[in-house]
Amino acid sequence: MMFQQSSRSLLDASKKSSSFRWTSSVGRTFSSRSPQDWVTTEETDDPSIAILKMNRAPANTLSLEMCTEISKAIKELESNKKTQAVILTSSLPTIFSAGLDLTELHNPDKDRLPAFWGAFQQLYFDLYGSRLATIGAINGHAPAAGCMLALSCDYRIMSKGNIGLNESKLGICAPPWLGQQFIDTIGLRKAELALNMGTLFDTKAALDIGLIDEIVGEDDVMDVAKTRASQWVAIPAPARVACKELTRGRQLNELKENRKQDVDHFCSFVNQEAMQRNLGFYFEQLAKRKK
Ligand SMILES: CCCCC/C=C\CCC/C=C/CC(=O)SCCNC(=O)CCNC(=O)[C@H](O)C(C)(C)COP(=O)(O)OP(=O)(O)OC[C@H]1O[C@@H](n2cnc3c(N)ncnc32)[C@H](O)[C@@H]1OP(=O)(O)O
Repeated sequence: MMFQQSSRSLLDASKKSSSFRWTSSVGRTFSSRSPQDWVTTEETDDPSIAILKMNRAPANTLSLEMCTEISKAIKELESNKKTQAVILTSSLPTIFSAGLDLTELHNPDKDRLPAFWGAFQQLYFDLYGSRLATIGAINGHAPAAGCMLALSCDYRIMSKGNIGLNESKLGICAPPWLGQQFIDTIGLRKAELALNMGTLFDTKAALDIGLIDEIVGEDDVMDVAKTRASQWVAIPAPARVACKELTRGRQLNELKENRKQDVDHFCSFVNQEAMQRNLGFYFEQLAKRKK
């Protein structure tokens, strides 16, 4: 790992509190399969390129366990010296990732909440700072923390869906480090407008503002992703890693140094009554939308 971070205590806490099936505060029951199945890795015909697939139906939301599983998969891939690139994608038909699992935020378990945020921070460290070349094969919606997964990749191709940081629509603001990732990618003014309005961009608009690098046809996603991965792998690894350190090292270190404050800030923010009201309202809208 290039930007290895220590998070033992938080991740240990996450294991203790892991629950794989639960009913949310609005009465919906979540994922039936065990977290071990939520993330799978596959080889490709090129031994230097692997695929990491998110399989947590219905929306690949990032719960504590989901964050931990993705982090674990990245670390396992990195531990194989032959592996130089990973393609991050979703096995769901229309959703890349719907972002943070809102059941973690709404009426949260007070002990679990800090561990959850610690696991999300760790996922950012592991993906954004990976020694691997990371290709985001975004094959569906990627709002909020789903967009963070995409932004953490080195190269982003997208076939369909919407992408962006829509947190303001939930009555919240993206955490500073995620906001910074967005600003660093598309520039301050565009980010300012999009963050305030909670804009979700379709593929064309996302390409226009530089949020993604390429639009690809639905049937071509994996082929294009492999081609791009090969191009990244062709660059000598020390150069790739040094470039990543140059462009991402400062942001990663900043959060590393402020990790505890960031967890405390998040927890006190989420526990506010007004915040809980907004989340409850948003959640109800989400459920009603379908009906
Ligand atoms: C001042 C400084 C402040 C610092 C603050 C610090 C911290 C606060 C930071 C908080 C950060 C938040 C980041 C986030 O990621 S918040 C999550 C944001 N995500 C969303 O808003 C996405 C919501 N989902 C959707 O819009 C849609 O689901 C969709 C992705 C467009 C897909 O639509 P569709 O294909 O129609 O699928 P459904 O809507 O039917 O969804 C299927 C299923 O999944 C449930 N679901 C979807 N998203 C979430 C989610 N994020 N969490 C939990 N559950 C989700 C949805 O309700 C459906 O469930 P049912 O089948 O049971 O109805």
